[in-house]
Amino acid sequence: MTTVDKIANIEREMSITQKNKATSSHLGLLKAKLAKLKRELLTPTTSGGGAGVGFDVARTGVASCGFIGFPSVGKSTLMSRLTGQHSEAAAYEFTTLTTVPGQVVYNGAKIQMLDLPGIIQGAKDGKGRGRQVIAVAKTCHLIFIVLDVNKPLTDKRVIEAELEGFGIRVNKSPPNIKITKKDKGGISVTSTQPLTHIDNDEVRAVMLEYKMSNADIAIRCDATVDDLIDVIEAKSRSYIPVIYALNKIDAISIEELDLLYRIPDACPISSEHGWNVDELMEQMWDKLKLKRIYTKPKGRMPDYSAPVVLREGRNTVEDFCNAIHKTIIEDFRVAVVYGRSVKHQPQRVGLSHVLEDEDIITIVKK
Ligand SMILES: Nc1nc2c(ncn2[C@@H]2O[C@H](COP(=O)(O)OP(=O)(O)OP(=O)(O)O)[C@@H](O)[C@H]2O)c(=O)[nH]1
Ligand SMILES: [K+]
Ligand SMILES: [Mg+2]
Repeated sequence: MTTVDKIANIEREMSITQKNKATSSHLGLLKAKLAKLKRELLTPTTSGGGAGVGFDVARTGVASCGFIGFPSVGKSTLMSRLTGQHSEAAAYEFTTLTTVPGQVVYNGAKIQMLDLPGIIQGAKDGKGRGRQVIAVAKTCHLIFIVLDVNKPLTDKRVIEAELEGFGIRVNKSPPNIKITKKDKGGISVTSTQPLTHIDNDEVRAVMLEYKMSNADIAIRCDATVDDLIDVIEAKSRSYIPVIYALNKIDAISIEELDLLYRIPDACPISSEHGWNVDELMEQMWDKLKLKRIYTKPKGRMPDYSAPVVLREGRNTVEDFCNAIHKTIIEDFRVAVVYGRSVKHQPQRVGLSHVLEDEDIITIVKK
């Protein structure tokens, strides 16, 4: 039996198993088995070239954004509009056959844009070039899911399911569950709030499927079985912000447009006419949570023209120093910071201090 067959069998069994108290731990076990098989399917083999062979490109800039969507929704038209980098666009499907990189400079930050080939339903299971395409998207800091507003919005669900099946978690943060392995003592579960989706038996069933029979599990959210599996499978999960670019609004009525504005994380645009692409870029900026850090040479005005841009989670004073030059750390004595990250203006801080957007910094050397 192939992995795909095994997955189909488990999905069939799950679909005919009623969810109730008696079956819940069995369902938990099935979900864990399913997650393991899916990981197996998606792990690149040397021969299969799963992870973007021939599709990945050199990464430039502070962040990369990928365009994902069905064929001919206007990904390449959007890419060319935003970056000025021409990516072939045409009325036939699968015009784009490989990754086409471009660049946008926004608020002083260089952001790489990756135009990708169209995907089709079943891409995560290896249909078309979908797996390679989604593998590239999985390494991006933001994904634009491009949708054609003339097509049914069920397409949105289909694409989300494709990404989810590949371990991408859309507009989500990692579940607040901490698993600490032990040598003995069995499974102990503690939670800071009532758990309405799982019980201890389900947690045990999942843990045993992963051969973890001794562990402390601290749950600090109303977790589901899927959340628990995501934490166990953390290495193969990517939590990526997504913006739905609802393209071709030039082809619909004002009334239809009003409805589109109710969709969360969406931005109605027309790539062809350049309508509302400013809004799209603003939303991108908000979701990327980049930090512009201005350097102030001692006794002079800050240089506002060329910020050092850092990504969230990599925005300490040490990250700032390393972004300028590897050797700065060696001579570092203290940093003097003005801005949102400090209480006193200015404040002297060390290497581990976390900087915020638009902070101003002076590095004092030894
Ligand atoms: N009306 C309208 N048509 C558009 C818009 N954007 C793109 N198109 C048209 O849609 C068709 C497909 O555009 P592409 O940019 O090639 O689409 P794609 O998603 O890159 O397609 P593939 O690379 O084949 O997956 C072309 O005929 C474009 O002219 C838009 O905003 N409005
Ligand atoms: K096309
Ligand atoms: Mg294209």
